[in-house]
Amino acid sequence: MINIVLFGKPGAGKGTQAEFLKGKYNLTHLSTGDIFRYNIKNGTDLGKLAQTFMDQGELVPDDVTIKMLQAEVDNNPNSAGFLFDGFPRTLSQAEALDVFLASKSESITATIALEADDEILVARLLDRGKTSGRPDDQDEEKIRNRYQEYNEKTAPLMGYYKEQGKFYAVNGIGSIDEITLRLSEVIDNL
Ligand SMILES: Nc1ncnc2c1ncn2[C@@H]1O[C@H](COP(=O)(O)OP(=O)(O)O)[C@@H](O)[C@H]1O
Repeated sequence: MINIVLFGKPGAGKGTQAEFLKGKYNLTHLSTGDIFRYNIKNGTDLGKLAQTFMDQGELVPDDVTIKMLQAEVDNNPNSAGFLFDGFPRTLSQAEALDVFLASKSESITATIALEADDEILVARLLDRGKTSGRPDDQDEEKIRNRYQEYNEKTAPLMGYYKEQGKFYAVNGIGSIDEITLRLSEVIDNL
């Protein structure tokens, strides 16, 4: 089983690349952002709770996110591996994921970061906001808040995975195909 964490700032292209990688490596793609948006669209209790945080560009509380993610993994017992996209985003989420996977005699194989400059990413998100309908992509202040959340809470995860010898970074600027190729090179050499 291979379990990959796709890591990167908002707008870095995690979702786009996950679409290609999941087919290529037969992985189950779990995007916490997509799962939250699905719940919001369907008016579930989880969706109502998550929306209050997401709309402001804040992270949804760890206990809620961790429980949801674990349920998604449990719902895919025959998976050949997982591609985690947007999770973990805090140190407690990363620790909880390790403990949870260990309870299934599994572990994270690698964390791959898509790297790109902040100003390019903000422009990408504002552009996406014109068509995505995502409230968190339409307001520069909310976007900046997501970067602040990333810098404070998510960036420290790089050290966590580096210490475990599981951190890889690829240049996230280029065509979609070029970036898929860069990610594939890392995965093929794991
Ligand atoms: N692991 C997580 N922990 C807490 N909140 C999350 C997590 N994943 C997604 N969210 C919430 O969903 C929002 C959108 O996430 P996502 O679709 O991954 O977008 P992006 O990476 O472009 O910011 C986040 O800003 C946050 O509010």
